[in-house]
Amino acid sequence: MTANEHEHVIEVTGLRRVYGGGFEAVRGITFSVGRGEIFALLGTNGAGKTSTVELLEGLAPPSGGRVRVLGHDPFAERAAVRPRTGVMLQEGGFPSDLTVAETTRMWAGCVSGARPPAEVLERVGLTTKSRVRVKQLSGGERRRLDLALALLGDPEVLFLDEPTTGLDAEGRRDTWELVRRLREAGTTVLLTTHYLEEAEGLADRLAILHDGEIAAAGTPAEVTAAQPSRISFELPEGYHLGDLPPLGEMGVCGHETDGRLVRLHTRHLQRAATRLLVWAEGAGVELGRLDVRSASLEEAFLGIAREASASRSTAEPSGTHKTHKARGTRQAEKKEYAA
Ligand SMILES: Nc1ncnc2c1ncn2[C@@H]1O[C@H](COP(=O)(O)OP(=O)(O)OP(=O)(O)O)[C@@H](O)[C@H]1O
Repeated sequence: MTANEHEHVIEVTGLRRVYGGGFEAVRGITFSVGRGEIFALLGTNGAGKTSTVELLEGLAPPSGGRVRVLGHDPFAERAAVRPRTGVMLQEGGFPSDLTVAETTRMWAGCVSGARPPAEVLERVGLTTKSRVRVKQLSGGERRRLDLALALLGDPEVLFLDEPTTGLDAEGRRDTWELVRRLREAGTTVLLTTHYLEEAEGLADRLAILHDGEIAAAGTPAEVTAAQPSRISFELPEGYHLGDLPPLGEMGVCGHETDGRLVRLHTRHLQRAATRLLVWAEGAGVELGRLDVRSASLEEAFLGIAREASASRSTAEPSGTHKTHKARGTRQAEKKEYAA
């Protein structure tokens, strides 16, 4: 490993964000992103992803804790950080009467050392749309234009807030391919996403936010490995759950039944599957619809969100739950900081 690979391009320590009315959207989170890594922030709606990314982008100062991007405070030292970062916001908001080429040229005029506009349009697959007005683009094409503008400054660090929302399957795959190529070229990418398969396939590491806190973090494999695997099958005619080997001895930590269908949850997949199959062989029965699988990131995500909600509701007295404030408030705030 080179020294660069150890370098933390993004460092977040005990980060907090409290909005005007006193609502704490980010509650002391800590993580770091190494150079050339793709890091995904996942979370349910309102978990605090955008609130966090905006602090990394320097759009607002943290209410507590510390953020460093490329070794600088992105809010207080904006001039040092901004030229080296690319930002793709959730809503680009460019003048809709300009064409794609005009928009890209206009934006390039604001970026020092900008790549040629035609080159970035080519990279995101928008060359054929150069003369089309922004207002005539599809939702997915607008997201690609957002991405093109974020790439104009050839950034060392790229922030992508839900980069593939609104893209069809092909557009999403193209964007993933582009993000992978950027990583190969050494770009550090922090993205938020609602698509778990996007995080699973793309991210080197990820963090799952829930109610402003990190509920789980690690590589996609580490996060899923912490969740139980699943074995499901149909009980043969004439057999009952009690006829199986004792579930505890099989390493089963939970089970559900739906008619004859049985679903076992286990953290010892090999042991549980072996005991079950040896039992079936010995009993001379066939297990219909047998399905043995490790947890997917989606199952891990749902499990983590459920656990976090349960522990939060027992820890908090009623009445302390957040009130959701309209996104419009924050969009206005975003514009104010961006200005
Ligand atoms: N300006 C604001 N004032 C008060 N509360 C706000 C403001 N902006 C956001 N919030 C609240 O902070 C919480 C986190 O919002 P945030 O947009 O960061 O979540 P998110 O994880 O990005 O959600 P989504 O997946 O829906 O985009 C939400 O409860 C939201 O209502």
